[in-house]
Amino acid sequence: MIEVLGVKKRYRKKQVIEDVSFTAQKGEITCLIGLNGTGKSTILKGIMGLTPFDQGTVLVDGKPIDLNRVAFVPDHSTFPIHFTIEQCEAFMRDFYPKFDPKLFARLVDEFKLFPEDKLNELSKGTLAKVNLALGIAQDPDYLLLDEPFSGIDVFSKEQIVELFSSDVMEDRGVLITTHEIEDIEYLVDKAVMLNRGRIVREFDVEDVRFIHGKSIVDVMREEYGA
Ligand SMILES: Nc1ncnc2c1ncn2[C@@H]1O[C@H](COP(=O)(O)OP(=O)(O)OP(=O)(O)O)[C@@H](O)[C@H]1O
Repeated sequence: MIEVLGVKKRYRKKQVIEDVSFTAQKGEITCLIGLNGTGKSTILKGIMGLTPFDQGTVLVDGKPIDLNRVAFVPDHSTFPIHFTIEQCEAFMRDFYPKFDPKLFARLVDEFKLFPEDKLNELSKGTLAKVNLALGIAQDPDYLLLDEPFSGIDVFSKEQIVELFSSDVMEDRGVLITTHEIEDIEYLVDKAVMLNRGRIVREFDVEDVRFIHGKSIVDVMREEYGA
C-alpha cells in the first residue's frame, strides 16, 4: 500500500497541497480526480521525490519509497527527443535492474511501435504509449500515471484500457490522474477527489455505484458544481 500522510507543498507564496492524506492499495486502481490546477501532478511528483513535499510522509508497504518498486509515467517524455525508442529502452535497462526486456517487447508489439523510431518523429499519442511501455516494463509493484490518455485517440485509449485489465497489470497498484474518467470509470476501485489542494471526497467506486447509483462523474458534478 502507498500511504500519503499529511503532505503539504508550497510553490513560492502559493500553498498548493494542504495536509493531504490517502492510501492506494496494491492490486487496485486509485484515481486522483480534480479540476485543472488542483494539485494532482504535484502529489504524484511529491510521492516520487521529484518535487519533494515540504511536510508529511510517504510510505510504500510501510517503508520509505524504493524507486525499484514504484514507477512514474509523466505526461511528457523525459528522454532527449533525438533518442530512438530502443535507445530509451537501453537506458532503462542500465538504470533499472528490474527492467523486463521481454515485457517491453510485448508492449512494443501490442502498441505497434517501431524501436528504431526517434521520439521527435512520434505523434503525441504514440509517445504516450512509449512512456507507458517504459514504465510498465520497469516491472514495478506500483505505477503512478499522470494523464496517460492525454492526446490519445479513441482506439489507442481502448487499447490502453484493455491493458489495464490484462495480466500485465495484475497485482500492481495503480495511482492515476486523468480528466478522461469515463474511459476508465469501470476499472477504478477508489476515487480520491481534490479541490484546491485538499481532499474533498474519498470513496470506493463500486460502493457508490451500487449503493447510491452514482458514477464518478455524478459525484464530480455534486462536488464541483459543474
Ligand atoms: N513548478 C511550479 N512552480 C510554481 N507553481 C507550480 C509549479 N508546478 C505547479 N504549480 C502550481 O501548482 C498548482 C497545482 O498544479 P498541478 O500541476 O499539480 O495541478 P493538476 O491538478 O495536476 O492540474 P492539471 O489537471 O491541469 O494537470 C497549480 O496552481 C500550478 O500552477
